Amino acid sequence: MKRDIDVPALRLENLTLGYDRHPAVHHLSCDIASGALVAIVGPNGAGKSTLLKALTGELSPLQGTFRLKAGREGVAYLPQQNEMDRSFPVCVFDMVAMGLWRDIGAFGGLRRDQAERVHGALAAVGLSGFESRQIGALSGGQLQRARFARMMLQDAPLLLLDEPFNAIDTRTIEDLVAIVLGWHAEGRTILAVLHDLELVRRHFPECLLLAREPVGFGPTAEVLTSERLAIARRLASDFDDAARVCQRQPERGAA
Ligand SMILES: Nc1ncnc2c1ncn2[C@@H]1O[C@H](COP(=O)(O)OP(=O)(O)OP(=O)(O)O)[C@@H](O)[C@H]1O
Repeated sequence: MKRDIDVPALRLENLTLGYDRHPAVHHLSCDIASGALVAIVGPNGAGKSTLLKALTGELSPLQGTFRLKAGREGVAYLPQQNEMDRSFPVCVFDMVAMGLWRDIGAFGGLRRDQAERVHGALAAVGLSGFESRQIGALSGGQLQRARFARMMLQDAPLLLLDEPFNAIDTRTIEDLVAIVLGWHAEGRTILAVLHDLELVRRHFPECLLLAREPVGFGPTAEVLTSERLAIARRLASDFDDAARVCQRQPERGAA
């Protein structure tokens, strides 16, 4: 019998994603191993966020399929910060406690042990003492810490992070990178959309380079070459946004 560890956390099979039948990113095929730490990089508009949205179920594939080893329930997703409504009147404690919603349901109260887990997550991200602060009164870096604490409580095997270190200070980036590396050490599978290639080279062993189609996937040093980055820039700028779904069938692992 095949060992469970051999089953990829995520398998993309000729996946084409788009909006209103216009592909945004196409022909993605690759296996992401369980426990992998993968950066998704590429020019603006390359389809990086679109891929994460599809994996959360927000977007249905136009073509192809993907398989999640842990199912939809096993996915925790951190959208870009600008997609969050900060004016919603909720305090930091309650926002972070939402990470436990699968355990407590929509209207349940927190047990003492669950409240302790919330306090523990806040302490882990350096936000002890901020429990009753409204989220609208947090700095961008503090808000990102709170969002990481909420994700921590979700305790998911597959984590999808969309530009998690964008527009925050260096100290917060260092702390949040350490948390991501901790999740990786715990055996979770992590896909993070990132723009800072130096940070990717330093911390992310594997990389998926996208430019509306896969330009490279594998060890970061082999993917982030100047040649491949130039190809990615050219493909992204040549892409026709009005194109229909094409029928090209690339070879598996062509990335
Ligand atoms: N809701 C939407 N409706 C229509 N088109 C969309 C929508 N969201 C994204 N797109 C288009 O899909 C393409 C890929 O966008 P996506 O946001 O996935 O790129 P990205 O690689 O994440 O870019 P960035 O680095 O700028 O965030 C772009 O042409 C974008 O305009």
